[in-house]
Amino acid sequence: MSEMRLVVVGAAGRMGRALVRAVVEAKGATLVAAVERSESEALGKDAGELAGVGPLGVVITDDATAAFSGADGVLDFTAPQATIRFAKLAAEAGAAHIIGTTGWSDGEDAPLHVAASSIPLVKSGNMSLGVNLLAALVKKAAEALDEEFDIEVLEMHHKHKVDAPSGTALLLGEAAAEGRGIDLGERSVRSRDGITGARDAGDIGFATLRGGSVIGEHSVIFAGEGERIELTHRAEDRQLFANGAVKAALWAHRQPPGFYSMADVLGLND
Ligand SMILES: NC(=O)C1=CN([C@@H]2O[C@H](COP(=O)(O)OP(=O)(O)OC[C@H]3O[C@@H](n4cnc5c(N)ncnc54)[C@H](OP(=O)(O)O)[C@@H]3O)[C@@H](O)[C@H]2O)C=CC1
Ligand SMILES: O=C(O)C1=N[C@H](C(=O)O)C[C@H](O)C1
Repeated sequence: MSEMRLVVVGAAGRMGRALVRAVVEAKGATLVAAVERSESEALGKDAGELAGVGPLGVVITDDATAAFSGADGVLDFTAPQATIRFAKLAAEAGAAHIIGTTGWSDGEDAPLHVAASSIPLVKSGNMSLGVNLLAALVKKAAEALDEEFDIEVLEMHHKHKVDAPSGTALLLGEAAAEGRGIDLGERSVRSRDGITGARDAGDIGFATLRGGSVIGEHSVIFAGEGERIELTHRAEDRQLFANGAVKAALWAHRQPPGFYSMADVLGLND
């Protein structure tokens, strides 16, 4: 089978550069285009040089339509409104769309479901094996423990991150809510300040820390009377998210159109 032809959008970003490196290192994939927005200082630069892997002959462009034409897949870790536009273009080009973008508001991702009726689309707040396995463990723990155990999700990321709670924190919160058989939207407490009153049993709380260069750390805490269980994941290198995204692309290349998660890619839903 010929190599999967991949495009990286947001190619000059932290994850964009990691994605370029991951494609270069992957067996079965090749980088055919790299996209940034029209105002970007990276336009015209070689994507490989920017990513620190030497020249690849792939010049960063702002013409996503031309970049997607003839491509098999698009790797997208950008921002919600950009991702919605890229999903439409990927569907028009018949390319699989792999989405790591976070910071979605409720219902904002509806256009992605439209795109997924004609292409394979994989979306996850975290593309690492470890976090997706952690989510399965959190679901199991929440199934086993009743409301006597308060569930809190704690996360820390680098100072440049613009959205909170992180996509991963929400993914873990969803896993806990599913395990407990409740609707996260109805029971989540996203922040606390001032005289909040005592904690309601059954709520799922979120706490956000930002600072320095932390790649991504998440803990789900089950706090009971006299005992506490803490399930934690620490990412030490953002390359692991990029490698996960390339793995998802190669998997999606073999799938029919549909909306998939990283748990589908990793076989954790089987
Ligand atoms: N699911 C996962 O496993 C992971 C998800 N993420 C998520 O990925 C996203 C990106 O993170 P990160 O790389 O740190 O952020 P960066 O800000 O470093 O990168 C985002 C890139 O996307 C570009 N971009 C934004 N809008 C457009 C557009 N319309 N067209 C082309 N390019 C565009 C930005 O350009 P500009 O700077 O000009 O705005 C920037 O280069 C975030 O949502 C983050 O939470 C991150 C790590 C892992
Ligand atoms: O912005 C980041 O850096 C990360 N974002 C993702 C998230 O919002 O959970 C995944 C990872 O933790 C890094």
